[in-house]
Amino acid sequence: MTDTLTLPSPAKLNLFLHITARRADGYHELQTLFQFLDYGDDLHFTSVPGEHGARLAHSLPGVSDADNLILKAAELLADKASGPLPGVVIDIDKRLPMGGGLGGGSSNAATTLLGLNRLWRLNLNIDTLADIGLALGADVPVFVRGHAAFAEGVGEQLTPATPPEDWYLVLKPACEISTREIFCHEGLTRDTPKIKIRPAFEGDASRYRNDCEDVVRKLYPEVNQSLEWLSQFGPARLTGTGACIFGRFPTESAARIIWESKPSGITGFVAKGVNQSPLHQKLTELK
Ligand SMILES: C[C@@](CO)(OP(=O)(O)O)[C@H](O)COP(=O)(O)OP(=O)(O)OC[C@H]1O[C@@H](n2ccc(N)nc2=O)[C@H](O)[C@@H]1O
Ligand SMILES: Nc1ncnc2c1ncn2[C@@H]1O[C@H](COP(=O)(O)OP(=O)(O)O)[C@@H](O)[C@H]1O
Repeated sequence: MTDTLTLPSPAKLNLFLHITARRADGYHELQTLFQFLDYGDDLHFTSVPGEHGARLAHSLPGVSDADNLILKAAELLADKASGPLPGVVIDIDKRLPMGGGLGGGSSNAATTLLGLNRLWRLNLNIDTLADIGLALGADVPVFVRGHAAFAEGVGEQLTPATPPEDWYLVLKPACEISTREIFCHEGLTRDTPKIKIRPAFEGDASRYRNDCEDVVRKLYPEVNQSLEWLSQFGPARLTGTGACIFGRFPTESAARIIWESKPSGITGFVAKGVNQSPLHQKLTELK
């Protein structure tokens, strides 16, 4: 009999995103508030007797296996082990749009680190896994740690936060946005004054902004139109560098009513904001 472990790989939202400085190496200092959604991809880890190490069940469209963050995470983890590792094939149910600002690739990497750490019985602690994750991307550590967080630096300095667990309508305008293009743009706001963080951020994040939004709206009319449409019903924001946008609602039914009336040609979903990652909820249940 083959063993399969299925683990969630949730989306994140940047409830706000301030750019406070540009570093000498070109990277930007951020202040952002991450919250997870109870919606995302699923990763299936199936043991393969007679094989060693991890492989993918299938490739993702437009991503070479060598660039796939799932395999990159598996390779970095394998470097920490001594001796041959049991064979595992990793299959993915991809629901999150790629390059949408929902952190799907980073979340896949984190789910792989936690999933293989368990299957390979490596017993690496969360700090070590978060360090490995940071080498793969600035958004990976928050998914490894699994608690909503206020982030500083390039996103790796995390302070746990407890924003309200509201419902969100997330829309994906029909365009692809490169993170690099937005951070390189000369019109980007890069000098937002730092705000004081509190250990438990319970304030209303919609008082704050996403500094990437003005540039993205100018470059991508699809995002501009979607934000104008969603703003009729309450505060609407870009997540990360886009292209996804979100509106906040007190109940699922309030979000679904607006979802039903969305303009044609836009995809998206309704999901609940959660302060504990669904990945960590599942791992706790399995213990
Ligand atoms: C903006 C955020 C906010 O959560 O999310 P996404 O929109 O990607 O989800 C992240 O900080 C994205 O981090 P990450 O996804 O690791 O970015 P990368 O692919 O490494 O960065 C692509 C390029 O963006 C620029 N970049 C990225 C992050 C940063 N803090 N400053 C930068 O200047 C750099 O030019 C880099 O080469
Ligand atoms: N497993 C993966 N899932 C999604 N994207 C991946 C994956 N591995 C590598 N990538 C690359 O990472 C890029 C960013 O993807 P993603 O994390 O989903 O978006 P974002 O950083 O905008 O939130 C994709 O465009 C893709 O080229």
